[in-house]
Amino acid sequence: MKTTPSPQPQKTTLTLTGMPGAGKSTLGVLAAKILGMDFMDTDLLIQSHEKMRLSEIIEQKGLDAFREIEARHVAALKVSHTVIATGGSVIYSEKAMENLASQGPILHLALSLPELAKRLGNLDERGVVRKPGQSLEALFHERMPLYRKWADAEITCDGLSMDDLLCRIRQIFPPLSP
Ligand SMILES: Nc1ncnc2c1ncn2[C@@H]1O[C@H](COP(=O)(O)OP(=O)(O)OP(=O)(O)O)[C@@H](O)[C@H]1O
Ligand SMILES: O=C(O)C1=C[C@@H](O)[C@@H](O)[C@H](O)C1
Ligand SMILES: [Mg+2]
Repeated sequence: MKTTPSPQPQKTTLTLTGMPGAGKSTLGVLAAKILGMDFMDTDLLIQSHEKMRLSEIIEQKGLDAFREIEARHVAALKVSHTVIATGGSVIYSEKAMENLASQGPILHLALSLPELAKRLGNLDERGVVRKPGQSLEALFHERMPLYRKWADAEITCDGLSMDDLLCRIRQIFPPLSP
């Protein structure tokens, strides 16, 4: 029997989740800068590993294949001292989310449905993972409980500037600050 507890892996990442257009990539890189952390965008990681643009993966292989590829890459991701901007659809993969949660807190960037509709414009032009014909409203209601299930904290981003959001992040996650 062990006499000393095995060291727990340190939780040093901050993962941003949320609907497409919520601001994960834009805010993530700025948050990394003010927190003195590295930055990773899992959409870019997938593109780099697959040597294809996300839009090409979706067009050529389909949305289900994209979901599997995303789940595989994010489930295997191991980083430290990094702000991770995820793709909105990663929330469908339990394994990917477990992996992210094991490395640090998860912050859900929430946005109201009307604000999302304004930001996103035409969904067909944006490679969003959704069932054929599924409306933004239906997708929002499908995903919201999943984002909330995995989130350690949530910020509603409506009406908040990047500076406002960075202030909120510093308040919520002070131990991550350098
Ligand atoms: N707080 C904000 N106020 C106003 N516009 C914002 C804000 N945050 C992001 N945006 C704008 O919304 C758009 C989408 O942002 P971004 O690409 O960062 O979203 P995302 O969550 O990474 O989306 P995706 O899941 O598609 O990668 C960009 O044009 C960005 O400039
Ligand atoms: O929320 C989504 O369905 C997506 C968001 C993007 O970041 C990409 O990951 C992809 O276009 C799917
Ligand atoms: Mg993004």
